[in-house]
Amino acid sequence: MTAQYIDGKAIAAQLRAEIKAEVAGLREQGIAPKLAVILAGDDPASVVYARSKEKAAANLGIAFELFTLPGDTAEADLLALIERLNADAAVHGIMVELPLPKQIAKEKVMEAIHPLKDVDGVHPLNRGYLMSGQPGLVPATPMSCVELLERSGIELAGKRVVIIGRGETVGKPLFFLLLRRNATVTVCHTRTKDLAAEARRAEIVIAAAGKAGLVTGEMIAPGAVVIDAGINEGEDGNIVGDVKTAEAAEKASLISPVPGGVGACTTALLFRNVLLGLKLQGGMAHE
Ligand SMILES: Nc1nc(=O)c2c([nH]1)NC[C@@H]1CN(c3ccc(C(=O)N[C@@H](CCC(=O)O)C(=O)O)cc3)C=[N+]21
Repeated sequence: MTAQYIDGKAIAAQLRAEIKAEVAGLREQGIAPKLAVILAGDDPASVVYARSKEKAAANLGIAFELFTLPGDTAEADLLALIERLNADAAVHGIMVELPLPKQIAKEKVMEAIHPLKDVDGVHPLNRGYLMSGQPGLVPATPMSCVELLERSGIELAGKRVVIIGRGETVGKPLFFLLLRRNATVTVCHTRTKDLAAEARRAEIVIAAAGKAGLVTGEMIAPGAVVIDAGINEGEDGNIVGDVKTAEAAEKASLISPVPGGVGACTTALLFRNVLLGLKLQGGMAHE
């Protein structure tokens, strides 16, 4: 079998169109959705991600403000900035670029963000809501995996899904998203005894290990769906996923590539969270 490729760029364009329409409706009501991004230090990847969010915001008609802090910023100063943004009714989403400088405790920062403005879905309350299935803000990358599957017409209920990777940003939250959609979910990780055997049992394989080339063709059952959520630096500085795409595509029925798959939708879903947060904040104010 030769797999069809999921067109993440096309799905991202759909998502952006939906977001733009919603932004237009909000603007008619005099509401200007806004995302605040905090960048402490000069991690090069974070600088690039922050810039690309700024561009995406402009394209969607969402206001954007970048707060850059020096690498030696005291934890108390970062927390004070978050407090100020929490209290600012004109700011609907707050995200802090990771990694943080070493003098700043990541957990304290995540807990400081108002849960309804936590568009990265890192606050413990949002993590808890995700576990229990209550409405809350879900991290964009695992959400992107689910959107790609659902918008490709893949039914998740009753499906055997194997997630490869148990990280806090993708694998673990994805487990709960899939469970909520009634999939039978297995999470594999570095201590899994026979990864190939586990993966071959799956109707859907989602790679989120952060290890280039980990998922080979022999791990894929004939006709399975493969979603690659890996982001790794390739030999010539290009981005590659966790899946050996060409060989996996010989077995799979449908495959999501890197780039042009999960990553293509990630930024749009972050901004969808800004709109969701805005709605949840409004809901609170009117209660
Ligand atoms: N401090 C920090 N901030 C982030 O915003 C951040 C992060 N760390 N760590 C990783 C995740 C993931 N993420 C992506 C955003 C856009 C694409 C994207 O646009 N990808 C396109 C283009 C990729 C290319 O340039 O070829 C694609 O996959 O088709 C991917 C991934 C941001 N993140």
